[in-house]
Amino acid sequence: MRGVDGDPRQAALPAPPSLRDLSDSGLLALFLDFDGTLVDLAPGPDQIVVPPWLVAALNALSERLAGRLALVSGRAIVDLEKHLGPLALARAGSHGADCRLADGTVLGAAPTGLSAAALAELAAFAEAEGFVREDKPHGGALHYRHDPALEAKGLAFAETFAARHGLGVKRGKCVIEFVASGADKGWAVAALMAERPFAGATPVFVGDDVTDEDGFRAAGNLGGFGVLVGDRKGTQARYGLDRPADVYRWLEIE
Ligand SMILES: O=P(O)(O)OC[C@H]1O[C@H](O[C@H]2O[C@H](CO)[C@@H](O)[C@H](O)[C@H]2O)[C@H](O)[C@@H](O)[C@@H]1O
Repeated sequence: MRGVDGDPRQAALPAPPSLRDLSDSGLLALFLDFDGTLVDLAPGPDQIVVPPWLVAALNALSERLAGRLALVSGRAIVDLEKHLGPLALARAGSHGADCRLADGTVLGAAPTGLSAAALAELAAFAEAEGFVREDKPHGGALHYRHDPALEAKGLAFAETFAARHGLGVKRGKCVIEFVASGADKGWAVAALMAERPFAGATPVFVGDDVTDEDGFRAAGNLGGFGVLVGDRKGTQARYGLDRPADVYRWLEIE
């Protein structure tokens, strides 16, 4: 937990107010990142361990908030559902490019995938340079958790590759991702907040990664705030929690 004596991070962001206090002071809307926030990071995308009680707990929490809970992930929704089962929650996948209300209503334009030429070039680069490639329905990712020294080579490739194919680049933890230009988690927060049951509530975005900064900013612009999981310099989050286990405790779902 934060502030434990001897913890080098004790000067980090303070823990957020309790959910009870936040709910007592007005309507609360929760936007939750997935990897690194609701599940611990793992060596590869399919090696995460999802606690068996997590989905039921999130459904119960969403009910407690009258539906004002959304998952907002870099993963595609179909990938989230591979790990969580069919979702009856509001959700945004593919870094905000695919945004849906709990009943499945799509907000914004339907997300697009990478062109065949872009996919082929990405695959060839990954294979030649030793990246682990993640094919995604609305993008593609180069993972280098197994060899962090690959980062510089990946970034140099990303710059020209994204420009040639008109794509956006998302940085993450040991990953460089390519998505349609313009997609971000902040857009998804704003889109959901314009709809019932979110409209009029105070948004709180909880996330651990650099792409979650867009969510923190959007929550702040709409009168709420961000909660950073873990550490990062220069974050726009107002509060912090150390790890997913602390997120569970704060959400009172453990
Ligand atoms: O926005 P998120 O829900 O946090 O998703 C971001 C990316 O998460 C996944 O990659 C990250 O988690 C992996 C599993 O722990 C880890 O091996 C990898 O190093 C991390 O970058 C996922 O694979 C990506 O598609 C998501 O965009």
